Amino acid sequence: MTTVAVLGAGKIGQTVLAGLCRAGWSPDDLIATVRRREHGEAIHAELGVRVLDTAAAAQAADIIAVAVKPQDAATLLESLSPHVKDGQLVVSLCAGLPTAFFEKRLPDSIPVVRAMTNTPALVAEAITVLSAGSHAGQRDLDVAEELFRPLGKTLRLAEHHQDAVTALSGSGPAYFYYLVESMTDAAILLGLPRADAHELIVQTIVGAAAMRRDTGDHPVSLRETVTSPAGTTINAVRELERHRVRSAIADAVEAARDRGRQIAEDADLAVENRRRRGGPDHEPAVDGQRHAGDPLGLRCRQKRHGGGHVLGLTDPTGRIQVLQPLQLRGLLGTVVRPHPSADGAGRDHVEPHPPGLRVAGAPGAPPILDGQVGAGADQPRLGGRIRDLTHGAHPVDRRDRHHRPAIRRGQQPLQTRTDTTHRAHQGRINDALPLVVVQIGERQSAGDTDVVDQHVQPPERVDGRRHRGLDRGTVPDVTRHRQTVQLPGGALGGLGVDIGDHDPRALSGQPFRARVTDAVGGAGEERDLAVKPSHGDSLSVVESR
Ligand SMILES: NC(=O)C1=CN([C@@H]2O[C@H](COP(=O)(O)OP(=O)(O)OC[C@H]3O[C@@H](n4cnc5c(N)ncnc54)[C@H](OP(=O)(O)O)[C@@H]3O)[C@@H](O)[C@H]2O)C=CC1
Ligand SMILES: O=C(O)[C@@H]1CCC=N1
Repeated sequence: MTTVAVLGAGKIGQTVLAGLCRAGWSPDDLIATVRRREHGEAIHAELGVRVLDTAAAAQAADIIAVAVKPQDAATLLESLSPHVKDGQLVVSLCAGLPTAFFEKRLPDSIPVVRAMTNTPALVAEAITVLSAGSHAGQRDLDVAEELFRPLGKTLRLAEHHQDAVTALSGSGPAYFYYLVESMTDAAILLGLPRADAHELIVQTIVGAAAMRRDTGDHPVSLRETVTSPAGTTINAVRELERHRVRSAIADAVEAARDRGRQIAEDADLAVENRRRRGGPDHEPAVDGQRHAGDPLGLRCRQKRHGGGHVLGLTDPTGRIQVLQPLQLRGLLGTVVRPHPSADGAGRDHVEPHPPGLRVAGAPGAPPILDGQVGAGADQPRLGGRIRDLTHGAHPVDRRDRHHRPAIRRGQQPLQTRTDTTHRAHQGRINDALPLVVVQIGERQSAGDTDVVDQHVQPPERVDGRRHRGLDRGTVPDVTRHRQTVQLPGGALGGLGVDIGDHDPRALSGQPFRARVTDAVGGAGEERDLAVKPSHGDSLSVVESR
């Protein structure tokens, strides 16, 4: 019999173990590892599986499933690697981390399969998507499939789909629970007893899912069957459209997908930071606030456009390293990007274009940083000297639009347009003017169909009161941007990177985009999702001298 060790038996690891036990696996063939002793005792008491340390678990197992948080994976692999031997299979359940991350840290030729499962594994209703790493073959996928099949369905997909899969089915159960919660609240509002409401909702969701699965009918057709002319359902649907629920779902799933990508970048960066520090193998806790007396505090702000521009010396993950005692309160950044035309011809194609970056001081003053980078490079680098950072506020916002000549893609002309957004922020510096090298990366993101003309939202004037208000408001993306940075001499500094949405409508809960949802094209597997690829920018200060 195959022996499986789940390294990091937390929520999903324990769910997998419990699901296997329920499916008839003997607890003798299952091993768990955890960090905390009492957690291990609880798992043993509940499931009867062995709880061992990493080395013993690795030695005893045929399949080693890694289910720690992505940020703990490098540390775990360090202690795991010496004990992995030929003939074993490593299965990663970690969101975001590519198989290459594991391969790099394991002995050569150890096969790695990336698996994204979900919590319904507990009741044999999971969907697990499997992707082979570069040393894994069909046989390894077969072995992994055997492990997950008792937990529900399995599917094999190329690894580049895994972040999307994670956003859809890995995180997916949470979306449906959110819907159940919301419908329960609605039922309470209508005066139904909670227990009855719960039964109605759960059975409706199960019934609807079974209809979709068993009839194979398109969701639009299934919905139309429920939607009587001048009836009740159409009134509800109209409200859902009015509140742009379809668009909110697209944004939510996209945000989850993006987070998966960031996790991989963050994991690599964390390892690199540890290596450079030569310090302990875990990140020290940071309170997220600027430490008293810390010479470094950095607040950059990012405006999220629909596939538009990111401003400020930060990237969407907040990965920032400034090796000078530098204090900024944001900068004026101008990022120039080509966008494919709205005619659909450039759907998945963006011509390489030399991006430019300009970090300006006060209006009319010489630029702080100015440069162009060469075309075609993956991670073009741009260097420039910060020449001037004037004190005080420079509230200037404007947007320019330039139509660029058509670019040929095969025989097909591609009209590209470049949006240039200017956003003024306060700049303040309390030490020598550093040379900052900025790295510009690109990432694909999705914007609403036909919203090219809205990519650049009318910018808001930078005004301290509003920003303080936004900081307190329910703006997403704020809390995850808390990091440590390395200061010269190996010291660690607290860095509070506060990324918020500058759009004043966020405060009043108004939707970000002005366009109504396209109700005609219902999303479904036979149709294209009502989004199109466009460019996002990724901007990070990576070095300074
Ligand atoms: N939750 C979900 O629905 C899904 C999660 N995933 C992925 O699974 C992974 C775990 O997520 P989740 O279960 O939610 O997180 P949890 O925090 O619940 O589980 C992680 C577990 O790893 C343990 N751990 C950390 N480091 C070590 C180590 N060095 N040795 C042994 N055990 C260790 C922790 O132990 P302790 O508690 O003792 O600190 C904890 O129990 C993530 O990578 C996530 O992306 C994938 C699909 C779905
Ligand atoms: O939220 C997460 O990161 C994990 C991955 C998929 C589901 N839960």
